[in-house]
Amino acid sequence: MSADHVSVVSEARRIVVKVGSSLVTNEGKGVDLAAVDHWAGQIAELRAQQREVVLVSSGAIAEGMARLGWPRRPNTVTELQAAAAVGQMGLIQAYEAAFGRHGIRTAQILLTHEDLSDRRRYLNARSTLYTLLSLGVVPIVNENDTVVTDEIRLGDNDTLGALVTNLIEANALIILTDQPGLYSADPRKHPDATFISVAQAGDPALEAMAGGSGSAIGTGGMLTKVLAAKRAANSGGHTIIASGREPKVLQRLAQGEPIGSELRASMHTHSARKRWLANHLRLRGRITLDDGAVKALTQGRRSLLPIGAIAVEGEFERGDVVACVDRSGAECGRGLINYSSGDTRRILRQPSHKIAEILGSMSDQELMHRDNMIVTPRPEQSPPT
Ligand SMILES: Nc1ncnc2c1ncn2[C@@H]1O[C@H](COP(=O)(O)OP(=O)(O)O)[C@@H](O)[C@H]1O
Ligand SMILES: N[C@@H](CCC(=O)OP(=O)(O)O)C(=O)O
Repeated sequence: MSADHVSVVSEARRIVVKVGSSLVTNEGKGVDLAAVDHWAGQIAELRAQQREVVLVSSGAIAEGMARLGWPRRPNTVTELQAAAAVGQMGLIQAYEAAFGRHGIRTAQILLTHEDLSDRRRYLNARSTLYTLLSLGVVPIVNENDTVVTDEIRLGDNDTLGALVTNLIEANALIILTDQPGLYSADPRKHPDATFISVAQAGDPALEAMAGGSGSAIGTGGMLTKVLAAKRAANSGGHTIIASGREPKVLQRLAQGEPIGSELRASMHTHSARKRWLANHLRLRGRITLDDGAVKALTQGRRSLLPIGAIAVEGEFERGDVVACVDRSGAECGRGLINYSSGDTRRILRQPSHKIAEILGSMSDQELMHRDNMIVTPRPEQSPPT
């Protein structure tokens, strides 16, 4: 590991992992059970580190083609949809069996572009995903290929991975593919292309490097991955494009090892949101913190956990801006609250692992995540006399 570069994944609490068709189906020869097993093992380890993982998996069409004995990708939409319907069964069976061996439940989530553009369905999908994550389930997401029409289909799962990253505000999107990462040009055609290890997501130069569609099995190529990184960055998510064949790639990334190409989200989203928080004139409520929590927030720049909260004033909903005050009533921070005032009252002074038991489900371990809050400048403390 180079001393000056630690993978952004080491800090990521919520991660979307996308595996492409060319990987999942072993160059189109049906689901690669050994590979699926390998990822399930790695994701189980990430879960054991209290990281939440959503898996976006391609492969339904390729697995369907293998099951139906079709050597080439069909051209008509109805044949593609039929192949996806057949293949999705195999895909989900493989994941359920593989995760089951690690004692982890999986859930199938099939989404369309329409689901994510309609506000109500979007919010529903988000709540379902949060609930599944709080239950320790690994959601396996794919596009609902059998119902989408040509005009509205996303077509590639890189875009879907980025939309899911935005939806659940994941900190990182890890796109696993059949190449070690992004090169200055398609390495299949340009063996002398240079490797890009770190770049800024959204840099237009990356789009020029990525060129068109990739392998015969996959659909997107690198361009959709580069565009996915740009989209993921809108909600502050960093993207890593890496080889799914790299041993223990997910754990090593989580340990900070820089593998693959890292396309970083700029801090703009972050500071824009923080600016917005600072400019908020009407706060919906306030939470009184004990001394330890005040210190953790103001000096340690930590998230606010329910255990450090001792009182609640006002009526608010999840997502409202709420003030954090010390015992004297002085504001020490403010941010987006993860629980309604009613739920917050029920989990005051409680350790986070009790949230699910008390409320019936847990969307977040924190009352307020440090990424969603600002610390209020406080007057300098005068030295003891
Ligand atoms: N600049 C580039 N760097 C790396 N790979 C590239 C680049 N441009 C195009 N590609 C192609 O993109 C392919 C990966 O895309 P794709 O086949 O769609 O994979 P997946 O199924 O994992 O989404 C690579 O095999 C490679 O041939
Ligand atoms: N929904 C499709 C995935 C589309 C696809 O091939 O995506 P990608 O792996 O990004 O090239 C399937 O399951 O076959």
